[in-house]
Amino acid sequence: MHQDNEDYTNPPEEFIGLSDFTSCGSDQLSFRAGDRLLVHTKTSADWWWAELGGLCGYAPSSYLKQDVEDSYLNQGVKEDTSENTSEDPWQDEEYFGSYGTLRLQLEMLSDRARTEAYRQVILTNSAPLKGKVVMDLGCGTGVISLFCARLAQPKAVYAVEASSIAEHTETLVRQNGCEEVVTVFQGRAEELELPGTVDILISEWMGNCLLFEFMVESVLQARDRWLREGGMMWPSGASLCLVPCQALDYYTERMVFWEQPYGLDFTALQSLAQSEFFSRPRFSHLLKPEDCLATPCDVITLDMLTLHVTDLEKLRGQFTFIVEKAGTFHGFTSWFRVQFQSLERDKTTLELDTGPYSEPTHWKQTLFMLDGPILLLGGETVSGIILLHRNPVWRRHMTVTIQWSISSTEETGNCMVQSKSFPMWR
Ligand SMILES: N=C(N)NC/C=C/[C@H]1O[C@@H](n2cnc3c(N)ncnc32)[C@H](O)[C@@H]1O
Repeated sequence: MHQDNEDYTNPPEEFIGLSDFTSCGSDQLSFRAGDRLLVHTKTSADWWWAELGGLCGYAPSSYLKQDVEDSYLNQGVKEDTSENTSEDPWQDEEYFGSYGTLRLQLEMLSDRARTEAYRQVILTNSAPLKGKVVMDLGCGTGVISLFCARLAQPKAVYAVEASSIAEHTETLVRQNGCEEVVTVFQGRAEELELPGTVDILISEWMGNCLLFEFMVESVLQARDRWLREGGMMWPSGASLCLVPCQALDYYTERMVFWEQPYGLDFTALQSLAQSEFFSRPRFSHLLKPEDCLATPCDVITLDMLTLHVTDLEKLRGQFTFIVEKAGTFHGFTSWFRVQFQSLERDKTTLELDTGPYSEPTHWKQTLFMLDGPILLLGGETVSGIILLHRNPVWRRHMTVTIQWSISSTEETGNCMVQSKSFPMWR
């Protein structure tokens, strides 16, 4: 295929495929991760007319990244960014600064479902915990370490915390009579020297959409360095869950509002509203069970014993939802579940579920709004993939891309594939 009215005013730009894309329509261009495509025309925000190996077609812009090397060459400028990165790609000053405040520690401690789940893990494993060495990574006020020392008899607990809250954690350990067992180590887990290996690495590392903040990388680094062979990771597993949903309240207050505020027509602001309110995920969204349009499914599952840091760069999941009732498809909502395998064989695995059918947690859920609502009659199939692409520069950030198509029994034609990318946050 070749587009005759090729726009030659601007030379084509070279982009690199971030991940595989399979054409879902005759006018789309398939490519693989790493392919170098020539983008001739950015026909829309989401779809660009591109060429690869003599073939032309539409490629989803969210799957493409500018070849930084190439763009520098174009400008004839070759900066050595190693010296010029003024900002820390981990933003640790701001990150650990925020956790040094009581506000965040209070929010996490006040989250009863979260804190009680970890307490139950210690309580039900108190017998096998006897004589063990535990590392509590990112201990904050040390609540989990204190649970270990008070509800079981471990040999030692290494409570590791990088933020300034650690100065107070020592006092809390003493005031609760646990100084014989619990030792506080202030600093980043990656930089600390511990007395030796540990039998259990426990951590409450989960961020919004499971991975945001990417503290999970610190947990994996600590596992590889300090967890003994055959040791236990708590959580031992994690699942990212997704469901197509209604979000009428949010849609009404952020989009419908502009139709007639005080009898005036402000619809000219609706495109701005869409980019401002719907182009990024909405954290702390509380999804009502009745707004789920299908049975939720696990789209990504992590085994914390075998997961590698390199796996975190790109995570991909598939989904197929059968729409169970008529409703308005406003977006997708995600949340996570984490599992705590028992230290004793064949004992039950405990789970913390942050979904809409469980007690709300401080994470609540994360809402990904479509550009516009879609009416569903019920019986349709919503299928597609979800991609979590870690930001190659800002290491605590990622972009979530959801690609979906809706097919119904009536419609026989090939279904249009939609794709939307949500930066979280850079
Ligand atoms: N789970 C939620 N909600 N947020 C994540 C929880 C983060 C807590 O773990 C600490 N933390 C995070 N990364 C490290 C690290 N590499 N070394 C030592 N301490 C760390 C932070 O200062 C917070 O107190």
